[in-house]
Amino acid sequence: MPAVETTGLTKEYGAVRALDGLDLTIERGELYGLLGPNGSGKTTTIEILTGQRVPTAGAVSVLGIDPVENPLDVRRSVGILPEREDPPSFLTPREYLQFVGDVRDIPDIEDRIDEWSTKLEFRGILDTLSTDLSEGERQRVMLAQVFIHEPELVFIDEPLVNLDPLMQAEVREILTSYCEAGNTLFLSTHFMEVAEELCTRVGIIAEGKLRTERDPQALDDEGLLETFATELDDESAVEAGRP
Ligand SMILES: Nc1ncnc2c1ncn2[C@@H]1O[C@H](COP(=O)(O)OP(=O)(O)OP(=O)(O)O)[C@@H](O)[C@H]1O
Repeated sequence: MPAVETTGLTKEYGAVRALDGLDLTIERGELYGLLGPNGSGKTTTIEILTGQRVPTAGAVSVLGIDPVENPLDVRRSVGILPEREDPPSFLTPREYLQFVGDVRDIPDIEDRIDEWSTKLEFRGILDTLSTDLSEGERQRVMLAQVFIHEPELVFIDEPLVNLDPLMQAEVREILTSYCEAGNTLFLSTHFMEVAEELCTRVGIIAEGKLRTERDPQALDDEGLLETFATELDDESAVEAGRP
């Protein structure tokens, strides 16, 4: 059974067709990157896969669960880091992660807070109010909440945004070894080099349709940016792909 499977997935917001018959299959152990220009349907896809939005048409399966029928079961089984999400400003990282531990029923949450704050290097600010943290520190806390219950499937929108180069390297390593252990990662990103260097497979989405899929390691000299531009048949796509 694949980790994620969608067939003819369609989502309309009034007159806007955000997804237009998306067919996607992601096998377990893949580090899959969904790449596309602004408004192409990446966030809508993640929201449907994680039971936060109901599609207009089509079928969805996540770890064998239908997120439309059983959104809570899906949300309990996966880790999610949506775009632009911060820990609550009025809690410290420790309090926030304890809260996540409660919601996720994690018995050894204190040990895991220790483990993840060490891995992501934020032990020193565990007891600082989140409102006083930098963007990058907040991103590290949010990454910790994704993995702290050891889910077998994770969805992350822009995993490396706001992180300094050393922390980016650290997070790349965490994401890669997470998938090498047999887990599955679904990333959404605008950044070509993230997709190219990190992902085992990249899907290019435009206007709610999957245009092509590539193994970034098997690309010829053309590279992903050119593939992206060719698929979108639009020079502006080259600009859109630059960080
Ligand atoms: N709640 C909503 N109501 C109406 N239209 C929406 C809503 N959410 C998204 N859309 C529209 O659906 C389309 C796809 O949006 P979506 O956010 O899924 O794209 P995206 O690829 O994640 O974009 P970005 O890269 O800019 O984050 C866009 O045209 C957007 O304006």
